[in-house]
Amino acid sequence: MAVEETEKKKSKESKEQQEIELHRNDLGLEDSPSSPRGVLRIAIMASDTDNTSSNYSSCSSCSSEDKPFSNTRSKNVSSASHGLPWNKMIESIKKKSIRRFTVIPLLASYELTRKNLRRKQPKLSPSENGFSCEGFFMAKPSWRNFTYEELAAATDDFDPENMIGKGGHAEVYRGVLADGETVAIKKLMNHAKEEEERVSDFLSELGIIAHVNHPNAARLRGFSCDRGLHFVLEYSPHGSLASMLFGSDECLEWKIRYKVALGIADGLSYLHNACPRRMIHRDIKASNILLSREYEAQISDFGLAKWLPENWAHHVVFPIEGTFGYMAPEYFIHGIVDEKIDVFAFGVLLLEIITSRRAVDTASRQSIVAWAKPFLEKNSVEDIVDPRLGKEFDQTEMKRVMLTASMCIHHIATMRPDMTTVLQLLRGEDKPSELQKNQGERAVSVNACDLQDHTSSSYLNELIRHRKLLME
Ligand SMILES: Nc1ncnc2c1ncn2[C@@H]1O[C@H](COP(=O)(O)OP(=O)(O)OP(=O)(O)O)[C@@H](O)[C@H]1O
Repeated sequence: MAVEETEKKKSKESKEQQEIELHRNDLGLEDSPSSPRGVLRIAIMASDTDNTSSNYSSCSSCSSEDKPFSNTRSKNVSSASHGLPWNKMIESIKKKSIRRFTVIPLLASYELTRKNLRRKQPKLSPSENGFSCEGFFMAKPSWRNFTYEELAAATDDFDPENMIGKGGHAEVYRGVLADGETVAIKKLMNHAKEEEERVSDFLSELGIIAHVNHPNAARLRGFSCDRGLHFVLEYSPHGSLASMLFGSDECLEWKIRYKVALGIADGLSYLHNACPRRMIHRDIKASNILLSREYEAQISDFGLAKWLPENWAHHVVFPIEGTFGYMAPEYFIHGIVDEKIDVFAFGVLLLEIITSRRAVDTASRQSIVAWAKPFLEKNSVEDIVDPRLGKEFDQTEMKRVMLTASMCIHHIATMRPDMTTVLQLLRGEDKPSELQKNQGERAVSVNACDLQDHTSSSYLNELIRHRKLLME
């Protein structure tokens, strides 16, 4: 009996292992150059070649030898946690991170075998300026590995005076590097998560942010694993959109608000459609939108971002992480993740931009969506607009933003426009036939939340209504 049980357990474990292996491959989590971790490895190689002075353990993660996680020549690297070898660290976190990634392959025809997946992986051959990736060229990363001493020198030993932000997972410091560049140094906090999990999250976020290359997404300058985990990011002098909308007595002028809205839409459209891999941000909110010197919006904090395989309509995740008030119903009820959850969050963000009200009102606990819906239905600008703006806004732009918001916050995912359409709506370039075509191009998400039948004609009717309201 006991032997039988052990055999059963073994076979279950081996099945589970096979499943994990399959999902790992499907998701590109194999140690391929296009996976988040793969990117990290490439970047290490690349940054190593032009950054020999930083004495990073040469291609430590690619080597079969166990090499130290942090800078080996650093005097201060001594604790066990800092000395953990890359290989062991990465191997040990793989299984864990994959287990957390609950995936439901929805398409019966989705049969990506390991073999054809491998064929799809770009073959990388390092060259002087970058990597040729079968048909496209990846520029050599401009970012590098920093020592703790460099970060400490930049921030006056992480002086609290230099702290410019604090989120749930990190403290962010302003720092000036030796070459004079001002950067933001995001120091991940030690609390809450176990080390393996923190390292896993760090590597995923690093891999993702390293892929992203768009004027409306935060730019990585480098990272450091020396005495803690750090991201070094381009500094955004105006801080976050949240601080501009809710934390300042000054009223943010409409021109900037509109520019920011367009920038976020452009950045999201890039993440969903033009990024090397289809990416869902999962935590679009005002405090994750940073503002450059010219008030260019920069989408930041890729801590929850997920790759999504091209042929999958969506996947299901657990646990459900994100920010209350911005979460689409199908996500917080069922954990369903696809582009449309970012579209919903963007709709909430548009409402915040229009009103300067928070996604959830702290006193009344009312969501901005519930509050705004009746006004959006009436197309009533004066009821909804931030009263501090007075009449200082462009009526047409305001109506476009309102109507786009109302479409983005639709409770049925398939009725929300995609980000390409959103951009067209915001710019006033919408032509129903064009929009309908765009909508049909992407796989339609399955909506497990609502059993109503939503055809493309009801979507078209929404667009027609939209146009009519704009003409009013
Ligand atoms: N590059 C930057 N330039 C200027 N300020 C920044 C920068 N990055 C972050 N900040 C500030 O630090 C705050 C916290 O950063 P961030 O959201 O990345 O931390 P987090 O712990 O990941 O947050 P969350 O609680 O959403 O997980 C931001 O809201 C912003 O005010």
